[in-house]
Amino acid sequence: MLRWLTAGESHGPELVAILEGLPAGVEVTTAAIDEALRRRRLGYGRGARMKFEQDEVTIVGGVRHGRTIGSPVAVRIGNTEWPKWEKVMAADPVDPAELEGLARNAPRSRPRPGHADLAGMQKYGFDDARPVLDRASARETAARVALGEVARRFLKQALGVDILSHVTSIGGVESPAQTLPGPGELARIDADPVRCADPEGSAAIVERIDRAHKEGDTLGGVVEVLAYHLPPGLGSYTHWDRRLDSRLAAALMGIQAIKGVAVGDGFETARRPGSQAHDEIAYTAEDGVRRLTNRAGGVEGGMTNGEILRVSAAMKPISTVPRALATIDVKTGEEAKAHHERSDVCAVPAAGVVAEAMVALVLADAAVEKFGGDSVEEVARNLSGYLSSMVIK
Ligand SMILES: Cc1cc2nc3c(=O)[nH]c(=O)nc-3n(C[C@H](O)[C@H](O)[C@H](O)COP(=O)(O)O)c2cc1C
Ligand SMILES: C=C(O[C@@H]1CC(C(=O)O)=C[C@@H](OP(=O)(O)O)[C@H]1O)C(=O)O
Repeated sequence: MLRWLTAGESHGPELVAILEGLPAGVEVTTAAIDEALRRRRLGYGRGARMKFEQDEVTIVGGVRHGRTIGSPVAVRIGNTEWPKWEKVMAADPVDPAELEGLARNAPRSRPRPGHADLAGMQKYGFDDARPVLDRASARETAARVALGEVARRFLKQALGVDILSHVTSIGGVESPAQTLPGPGELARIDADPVRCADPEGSAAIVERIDRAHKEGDTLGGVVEVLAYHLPPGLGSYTHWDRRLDSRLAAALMGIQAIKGVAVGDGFETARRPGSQAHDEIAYTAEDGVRRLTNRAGGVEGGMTNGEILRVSAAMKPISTVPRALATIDVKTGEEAKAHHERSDVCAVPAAGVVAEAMVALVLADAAVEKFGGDSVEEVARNLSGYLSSMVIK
């Protein structure tokens, strides 16, 4: 079993992340995690903070000379903005005189509709949204992407799995992509300003983001994650919480602002008759057992079926809307406009990179569960034994 945890606030000194249960021998370096975090900062429509803040990665446990050693992998990601927030977010008490007149410390009393502000203040008994929004913020996804990169490397080295994501729509403008991108196309997708698989559609999406920006509005959209070269049999039908689709949905829903998850054709499948909803099975001596289509997205009965895994996640529009939405001031109960200083107009391309990380973590967990093993070599050996002893293949 793999376990992962993150801690840290958006304007705190750093984020910390721990991944426990990973076999030894996974090749991973600080530079590799840096590169994963660079990808998370990509995408047209992100706000000012992405430009001036850096991610400072330190691996503090579980890796020696570029390889995991079987102990928990621990990563710290420094927030370079910390000096500006040191007093506001200090762990230890601060002399009230030092906080007096500090604009950054002004209580956030006008909760933003759609963000965690109001329900978080009610739940934890705060009269200021600061402690809520600072942890609810998607800054935390940097920690998950760091761990996801370690999981992705394990999957590639032990099982030969490739994972990528692409944006399929933003603000209702669809990417025209008709065919799935191939496993080697990640760099090409990353080079697109909105991370679309078909660059033909990007200009219209960029235009849509520009219009939202001009109108003081924000946008959401949909991303699709694909995982190639998975063996059949990860996950299980035997219990609800062993089902791979259930685990993937929970992990993707756990990303800030994700409001829908589809496996394969998802909701579209519900509109079709059974004759056009499923993937007929065929056999050839060359390819062995195959599905003629992949509407199910590579999962049947809560298990991978050997086809490409295909899951999508729908992100709602950013809730810090510049054209501020109506709210109340919790100090007075009076009508007010919600807080807005800066925010992303659209973070869908970045959400795709986060979604890849979550899929990688879930698949790595399922692979460790299925194949066991304390080193990458042992997992690979167990996989190879499983594949060669399969009766139907
Ligand atoms: C990559 C990424 C970037 C985000 N950037 C912002 C942002 O700049 N402003 C904002 O209000 N929400 C942003 N969000 C969404 C909020 O974090 C999210 O809406 C909030 O935590 C409330 O959670 P919920 O939407 O899941 O209910 C972002 C989400 C992601 C995944
Ligand atoms: C910092 C990141 O994303 C942040 C996520 C976020 C939110 O409310 O989720 C709000 C913004 O932060 P701020 O309000 O400080 O400008 C984003 O910049 C990041 O992704 O690294």
